Amino acid sequence: MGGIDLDPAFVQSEEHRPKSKVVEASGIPVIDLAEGGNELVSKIRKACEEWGFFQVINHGVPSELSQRVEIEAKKFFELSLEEKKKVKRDEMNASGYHDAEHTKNVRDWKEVFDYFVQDNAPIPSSFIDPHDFGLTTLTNQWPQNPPHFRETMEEYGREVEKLALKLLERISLSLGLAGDKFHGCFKNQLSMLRLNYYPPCPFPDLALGVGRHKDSSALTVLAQDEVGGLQVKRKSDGEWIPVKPTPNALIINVGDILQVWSNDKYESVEHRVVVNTERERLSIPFFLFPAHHVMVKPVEELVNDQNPARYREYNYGKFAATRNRSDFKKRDVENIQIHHFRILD
Ligand SMILES: O=C(O)CCC(=O)C(=O)O
Ligand SMILES: [Fe+2]
Repeated sequence: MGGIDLDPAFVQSEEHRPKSKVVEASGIPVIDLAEGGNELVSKIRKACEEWGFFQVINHGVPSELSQRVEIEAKKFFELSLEEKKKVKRDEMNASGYHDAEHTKNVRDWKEVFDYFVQDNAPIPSSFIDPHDFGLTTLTNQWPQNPPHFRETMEEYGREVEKLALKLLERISLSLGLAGDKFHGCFKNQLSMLRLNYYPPCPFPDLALGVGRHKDSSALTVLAQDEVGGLQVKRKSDGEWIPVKPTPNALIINVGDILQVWSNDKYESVEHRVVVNTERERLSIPFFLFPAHHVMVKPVEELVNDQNPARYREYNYGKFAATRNRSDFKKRDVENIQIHHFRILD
């Protein structure tokens, strides 16, 4: 990457380039999970409605573990490109290393390593034919180096999964649903962790670390280091608001699946990552995804004559497989999105 000129694949169209003047705003709530009870559920409801984003503290993921994850991740990205490409992701295996991620068909200024929390979970073998229900299993690709990389990432995955399910329970309660409403969707879950590595960028006003997007997850649990760069599109006025790095906090955001389940009561909010000329940055999202067979649709308890279902159901496995393919290349068509399943009034 880099050089004197920026490869046009990275250049954002004018309207999507970051402004040099950043809006200084507070307001993205920080929620203490130690609080528990109804009070906590109300705070989560308010945060989901107003922002679709919040930070949590006292979340139970040991900070000592997060530090080890950061160290191992940095060691991995410091390896030579040749070494990293030994675990290269491709159109068939969505796990591993990738250095040419595209968001909305513009290349992101970053490298990633993806792995699934549940190794060997079943996934559809066919990406295209809706009538082909053949299955295959996904297998994580692990590098030989650094030596403790795999065990550290697996341990972190287990811890964050626990937190994500606990949060989903609170979120279900906040929607007036049973706490265990969605539990059945996560046996053989396709949840995924991503290590995002953003090298310093000589053109931070033209390129983005990740272009504006919404997460296709039910919810996302994101760890970021102290550098900063994540921006959230504020629902009230569409301004891009930075999410201030907060020591030992994790960032939670509502994803597309929760938007559909809640029939738009909670919305998946657009976010993006700006880069800088000086400092590398690391972030680690955990995307909570259901099992491949789950049909995603508005839950019955939240639908009635006055408030009819706003989405047709879709099969999560097929959706994921289609999405994975289009992350690779610049394509003329838009990536598959939940709005393709929206029922128009
Ligand atoms: O790096 C970040 O802070 C966020 C990354 C992100 O939004 C994503 O990977 O979906
Ligand atoms: Fe994201």
